[in-house]
Amino acid sequence: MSESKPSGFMPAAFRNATADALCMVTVLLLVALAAFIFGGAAMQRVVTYAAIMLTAVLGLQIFSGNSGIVSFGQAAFVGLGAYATGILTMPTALQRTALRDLPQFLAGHQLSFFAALAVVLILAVIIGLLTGTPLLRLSGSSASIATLAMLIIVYTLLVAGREITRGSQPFYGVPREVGLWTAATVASVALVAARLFRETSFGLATRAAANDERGAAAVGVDQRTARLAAWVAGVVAAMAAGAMMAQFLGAFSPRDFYFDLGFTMLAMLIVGGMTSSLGAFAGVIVTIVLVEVVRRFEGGGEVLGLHLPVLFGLTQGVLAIAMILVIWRRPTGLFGERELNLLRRPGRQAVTASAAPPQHVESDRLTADHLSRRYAGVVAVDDVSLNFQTDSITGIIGPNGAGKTTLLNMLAGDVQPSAGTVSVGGAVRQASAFRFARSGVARTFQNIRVFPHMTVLENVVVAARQVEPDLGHAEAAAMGELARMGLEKFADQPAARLAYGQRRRLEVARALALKPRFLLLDEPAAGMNAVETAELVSILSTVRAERRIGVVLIEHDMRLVMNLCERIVVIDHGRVIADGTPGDVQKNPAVIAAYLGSRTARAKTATAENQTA
Ligand SMILES: Nc1ncnc2c1ncn2[C@@H]1O[C@H](COP(=O)(O)OP(=O)(O)OP(=O)(O)O)[C@@H](O)[C@H]1O
Repeated sequence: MSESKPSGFMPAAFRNATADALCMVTVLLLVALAAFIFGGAAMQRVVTYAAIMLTAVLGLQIFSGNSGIVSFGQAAFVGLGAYATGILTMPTALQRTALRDLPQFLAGHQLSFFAALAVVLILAVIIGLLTGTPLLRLSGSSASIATLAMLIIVYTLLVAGREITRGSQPFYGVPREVGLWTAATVASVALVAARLFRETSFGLATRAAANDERGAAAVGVDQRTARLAAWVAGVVAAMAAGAMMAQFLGAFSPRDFYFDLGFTMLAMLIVGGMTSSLGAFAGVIVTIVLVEVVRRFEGGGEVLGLHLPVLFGLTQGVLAIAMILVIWRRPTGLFGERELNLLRRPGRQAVTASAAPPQHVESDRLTADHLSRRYAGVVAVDDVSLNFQTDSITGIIGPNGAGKTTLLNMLAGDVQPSAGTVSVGGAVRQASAFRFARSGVARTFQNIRVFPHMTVLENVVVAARQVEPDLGHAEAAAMGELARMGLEKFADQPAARLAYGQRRRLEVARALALKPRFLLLDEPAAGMNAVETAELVSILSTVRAERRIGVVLIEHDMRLVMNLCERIVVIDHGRVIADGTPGDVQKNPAVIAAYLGSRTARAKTATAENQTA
């Protein structure tokens, strides 16, 4: 079989993303043009402000939308960008009076806006790396709370650093060079960046980890690095927005970059839809229009003959209500998880799977050496030593709770052994699921761990990119794996829509896309009907023959095990009680006793339960 070459000068995913981004940029520029031609100064200021906020919100989307970690701290980076730009662009004469105590190394420079922006962007990368490295050791809500702490820390520093920031006094005298077209241009760049980021290997990896951390690690995703890239990109966008905000406002204080701004940004993103750049784009437009309408009533006045009192904070209140309504009616935001996907074609042409030799030639042996694993008094695996070769299929069987999954988890680097070691290709490896995957050990899970909110194709591309850095080739290889599993017609559907048996096959396709030397399958036929199981057996036999990989599978379906495996390892109470051909194992008295024993125990329990009932 031959691998089809990707067509076009750009991978399909990037072509689609670029078309989406250009469409949104066109809308933004048309709005700016309309404000420029037909709008007065006030309207142009509203659109300029909207473009600045869009840049900041897209930064938030790049991190939070892809990683699933809500960041409350993004406003802090807008503030840092604003203050840095303020200092760098303030006229030197004014600096001498407004910032009398400015440290020598910062004093006396007056840069143009774009020169200052370049400095701010470099600074943003450094700040992003310094803050993201410790922060992303945490995940989920702990990471979110840490971003909140970051907001408070930056606010406190801005207030405390009086020599540089004038403390809580207004920071004034910043030239107002940022207008409609500068803001629209920077926001356009941010739109393209946010839309394309989703499709980069970092974007795919971050989304995969947000969908399922263990599943992502099993396909070689180093989630910390991927999340760090998303974080840094988010900080860069936030600080760029801050740079524009400084020159848009001309004067500001730390309070302008605190909870209110953080809340407004989050509300904009949540209203539109967190997980897509389209959501961020639409969220900013919808909320800015809403806020502009509501603002007219904040100062009180007459509406349809009714006298309205002055209502301070009305805009924030309405924004909060809008956010609650959206979360209630459409938890994924007005635009849900959808991008525009202008060039995504349903029913893509299937391509044949690659028969290319596996990448990890060195890892021709997978060895468990005196492996044990204890869980608070339970010995799940007890001193197991096994050797698996490539070009073989081994079945691991045993009664429920015998320790099979725990053993497989250790062989996949997913569980740290209490004692003993696992080596791949003769080299002992520390438990690390993503490193094991990258060294040629792929796996599936007993409880399926596909990425439900990514498309079927993306599920497999995440894995394919670990061995094929070129996205176009990775897409072609992924389509090949899907075609092998009969899933190519679902390529552009979210994996959540697949039926149970199809999801199991998707997990196998995803594992195979890693071009592994070893494929570890935990009950691959569970929940499949007889026809599906027969198909799976045939696929696994073919794959093993074509790629000469070592398959190790746990299975309760004895017919499948006896048909497919040439070696069977039997585990009971965490120990290997038999290891041989299917014929030998079936006759082994210890195996018969273990299985009969567990059946007798089950029968006794059932009888006891019936009697009690
Ligand atoms: N994370 C865990 N924490 C505590 N105990 C665990 C954990 N994982 C497994 N165990 C225990 O270790 C023993 C072996 O479990 P394991 O899941 O490996 O067995 P198994 O042979 O795969 O079972 P089954 O065929 O039912 O899937 C069981 O007693 C189980 O309760």
